[in-house]
Amino acid sequence: MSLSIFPTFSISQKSMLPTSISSMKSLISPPFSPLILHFPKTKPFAFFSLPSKPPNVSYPKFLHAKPSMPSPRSPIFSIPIRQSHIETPQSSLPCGEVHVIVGPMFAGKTTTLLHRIQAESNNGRTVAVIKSNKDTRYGLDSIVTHDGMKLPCWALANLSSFRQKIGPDAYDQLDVIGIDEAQFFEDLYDFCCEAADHDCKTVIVAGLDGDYLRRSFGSVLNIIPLANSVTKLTARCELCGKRAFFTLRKTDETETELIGGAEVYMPVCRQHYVDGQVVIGAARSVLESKKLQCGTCA
Ligand SMILES: Nc1ncnc2c1ncn2[C@@H]1O[C@H](COP(=O)(O)OP(=O)(O)O)[C@@H](O)[C@H]1O
Ligand SMILES: Cc1cn([C@H]2C[C@H](O)[C@@H](COP(=O)(O)O)O2)c(=O)[nH]c1=O
Ligand SMILES: [Zn+2]
Repeated sequence: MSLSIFPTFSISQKSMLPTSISSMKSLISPPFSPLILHFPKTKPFAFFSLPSKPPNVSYPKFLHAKPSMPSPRSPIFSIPIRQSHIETPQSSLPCGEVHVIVGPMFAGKTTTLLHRIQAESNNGRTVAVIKSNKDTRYGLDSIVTHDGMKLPCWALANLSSFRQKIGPDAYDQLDVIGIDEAQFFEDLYDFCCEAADHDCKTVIVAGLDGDYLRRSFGSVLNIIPLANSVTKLTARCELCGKRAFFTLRKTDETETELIGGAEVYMPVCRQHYVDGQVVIGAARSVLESKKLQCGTCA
C-alpha cells in the first residue's frame, strides 16, 4: 500500500516504443510537483522488468515522440551481485544499491535508465533523476533520449549539491536516484558511496565509459567497484550495421568534453573506429598543411 504525501504525479507513455517509457511529474524536480511515495525498502532492484501500469496512475500524452530507429540495445554483460546483508525496512545497515549502465553514444543508455526509473516508480518507490547541467541540448529541465523520450530532471553542476537543492526532507524520502551523463560529474564516486552506503538509496547511473578517443571518461569507470550490477550496451555501427562499441567524433575538435549529438558523433564498430581515426587524422594533417601555406591564416 503506498501513500502519497504530496500532490499528484502523472506518467505519460510513448506507445510506439517497444516498452513503455514515462515522463513523470515529480515534486523532486523543480518545475513539477514532487512524487514522494512511502514504501519499505525490502524490494530488490528489478532488473529489466517493467511492471504494468499501476491502477491509479493516468498517462497523459507523451511530450515528444518521433518514430524510433530499430533499437540496437544489447547488453554485453550484466552482473547482478547478491547483497551480503539482511535487509529490514528499519535497518540502519547499508541497504542501498548502485547499478551502472555504460556504452557508446546512441546505445540506449538514457532509454534504459528511464525504463528502470519508471519501473521503480511503478513499484511505488520514490524517484528523482539528475543530469549534468553541461548538457543543454534539450533544455535543462528534462532528460531526453535520442529518439525523443523525455523525463523531468534536476540539472546540476555537481552531485554534492543535490541534497541541498531538493531539501533534506525530500532527500530522506527518496528511494531511487537516477544519474544521466555521469561522465560529467567529478564527484560521482563520493556521491554514489554516500547515497548507497549511508543513505540507503538505489542509485542508477548511466554514462559514457569512454570518450571519442576511447579513454576512460570522467569517473564512470571508478564506480564499477561500488556497483551491484554493470550493463554495457552497444549501438549499431553507422557505417556497416554491426555492433558499435565506440563513439567516433566526426569533427576536428580535440577537447574531451564537447556536447553534441548525431551532427558531431556516430557509433561505430571496431573496424570503422580505426578506419575513422585514420581518415580524420589524414584530414586534419591536410587542413594543417593548408593553413601553413595560407598567408592569411599564418
Ligand atoms: N546514429 C543515430 N542517430 C540518432 N539516433 C540514433 C542513432 N542510433 C540510434 N539512435 C536512436 O537512439 C536511441 C537511443 O537513445 P538514447 O537512449 O538517448 O542513447 P544513449 O543515451 O546511449 O546515447 C536508439 O534506440 C535509436 O532509436
Ligand atoms: C564521445 C564524447 C561525447 N561527449 C558528449 C556528447 C554528448 O553531449 C554526451 C553523450 O551523450 P549520450 O547521452 O551518451 O548520447 O557526451 C563528449 O563530451 N566527449 C566525448 O568524447
Ligand atoms: Zn562498422
